Amino acid sequence: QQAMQPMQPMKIERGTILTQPGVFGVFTMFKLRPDWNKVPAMERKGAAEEVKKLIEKHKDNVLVDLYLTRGLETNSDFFFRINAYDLAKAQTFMREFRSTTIGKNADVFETLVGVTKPLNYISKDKSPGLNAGLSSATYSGPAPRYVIVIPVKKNAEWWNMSPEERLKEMEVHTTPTLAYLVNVKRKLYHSTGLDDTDFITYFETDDLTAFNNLMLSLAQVKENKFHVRWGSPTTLGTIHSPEDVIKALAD
Ligand code: HEM
Ligand SMILES: [Ca+2]
Repeated sequence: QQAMQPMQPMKIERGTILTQPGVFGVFTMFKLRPDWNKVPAMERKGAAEEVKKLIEKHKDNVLVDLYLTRGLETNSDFFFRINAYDLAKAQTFMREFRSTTIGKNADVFETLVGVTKPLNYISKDKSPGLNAGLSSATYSGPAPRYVIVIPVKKNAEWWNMSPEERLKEMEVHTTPTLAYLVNVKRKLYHSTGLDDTDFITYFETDDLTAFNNLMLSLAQVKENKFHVRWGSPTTLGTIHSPEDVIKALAD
């Protein structure tokens, strides 16, 4: 099956790029070096403006999201999600970020690369009932304050099952999860061959208890027996503007 690669439009629009197939996602988790605190306060204070300018410079090439993990994670303080029609443009942005004041004082802890695709299983043709359920439920909670990223890899036994068998298991996956669409926003990136994982799952929520229950419901389905990676790392952070993330880290 071939996913259409959308043409890069003149301008990147958040609402568009985040719903299209054929869009690359790069997740990069960073840990600040202890030396960051020794950078003169003036320079640290200027870091937010510097990153803001860099995002502005690349705004026709990449959609940049920045999240704060300091205080919630051990191995990272912040992470980027870059969405791009052209993976090389995401690389250029991340490369230039490494030469900013804060970028020079941070180490990469993890990088995950994936691409969005049309639905493989719960499509209108293959699973009309659940597909209708997917498109009818909408997020109705408060603006999500939390982000969660979970890489997932499945074993050879899964990939060797027939498409019909996999469809059946993905229907079992979808049935208990539909109820959570009201308080969890989800996005899926496919990574097989692009990274050492098969999927990058991305969620936004304001209800972490609901998310915990959602994960527990997925722990209980047969699909879970095929997981060889389900997290490691699970990354939990908070959602802010890029400027506010850098400002929080500059204090
Ligand atoms: C709001 C709750 C959720 C809903 C409604 C949901 C629904 C779905 C649907 C419909 C698919 C199939 C996509 C397709 O047809 O290609 C899917 C795939 C997937 N979901 Fe979920 N999901 C939810 C939460 C989760 C959570 C919490 C995880 C945990 C990490 C997860 C992991 C995955 C993975 C890895 C796939 C791809 C599986 C594969 O293609 O083999 N989902 N999900
Ligand atoms: Ca990687």
